[in-house]
Amino acid sequence: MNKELTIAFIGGGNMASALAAGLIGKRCGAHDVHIIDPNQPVLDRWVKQGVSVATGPDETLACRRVWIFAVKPQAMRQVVQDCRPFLQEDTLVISIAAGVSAGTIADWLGSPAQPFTRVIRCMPNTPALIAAGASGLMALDGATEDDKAIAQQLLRAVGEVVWVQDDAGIDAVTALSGSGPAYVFLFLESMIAAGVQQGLTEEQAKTLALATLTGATQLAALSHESLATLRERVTSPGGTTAAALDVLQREGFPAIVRQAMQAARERAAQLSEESAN
Ligand SMILES: NC(=O)C1=CN([C@@H]2O[C@H](COP(=O)(O)OP(=O)(O)OC[C@H]3O[C@@H](n4cnc5c(N)ncnc54)[C@H](OP(=O)(O)O)[C@@H]3O)[C@@H](O)[C@H]2O)C=CC1
Ligand SMILES: O=C(O)[C@@H]1CCC=N1
Repeated sequence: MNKELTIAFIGGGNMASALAAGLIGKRCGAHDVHIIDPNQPVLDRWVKQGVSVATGPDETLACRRVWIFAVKPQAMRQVVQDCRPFLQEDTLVISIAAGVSAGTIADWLGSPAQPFTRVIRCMPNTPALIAAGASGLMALDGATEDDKAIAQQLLRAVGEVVWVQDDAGIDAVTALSGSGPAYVFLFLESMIAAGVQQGLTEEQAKTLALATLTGATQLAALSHESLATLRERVTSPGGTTAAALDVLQREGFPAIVRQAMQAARERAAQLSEESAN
């Protein structure tokens, strides 16, 4: 356990829970974690885990090495400015808010003339709850190698980590893996509904759909062959899979996925503008 890894989550909702579940007992103790959230019922749930809580920023923040902002993008400006009086020179600021650029946060923490650049922007996803997450990370210039190692360690505790160059990279990560679990859940819901329509029970269809997704992704991860080759292995010439893939291609499945991810990315850009105003 890393004694220096004291963490404050500002915003104690879904994502803070997902990240803390991977950290507490593995990368830090419960007493190293502090949660700030205005909702008493939310705090009551955290207290049961042995962490310290508060309804707003106070001196406790000043003693935390890492701040993780996990509030909705529209709330970020106010929340960052409320926390700013407790900022220390060696505070590492991590934000998981969709769309809000690292540079904007640096300006809010300092000023446009003198930004506080010890900032790492991160985009995790909800499977972090079961340590099967995927996160993109980017760092501003002020983040030290030690800061980057801490961020990597924190996010690695809950899944895979990929570093990207800039905010555009994080917005692309948001469109792929940040929002991605929802695409997968919709795909699964659609497969299960179609299976039920063809006569399977809901339970049978769900068992088969989940095992198919898990099996296919594990095969893809473990195999040395390309995804295209693995797909072709399922697809007997003139067979059932070919008939299904013909429909998916004809109805524009790849284009729909591309458009959906483009929409997510554009929304991230809008959130960036909304949060700056
Ligand atoms: N959900 C996801 O899959 C992912 C979300 N994100 C990002 O993570 C961030 C949080 O999302 P998520 O956890 O889902 O949201 P939640 O709404 O579950 O959690 C946010 C929490 O912050 C609280 N809050 C509001 N104002 C303050 C404040 N001033 N100080 C402290 N806490 C406050 C909210 O209270 P209240 O409800 O009263 O507003 C809520 O309890 C967002 O910016 C989102 O873009 C990133 C990756 C994936
Ligand atoms: O939907 C959202 O805006 C957030 C960011 C990525 C996943 N959930």
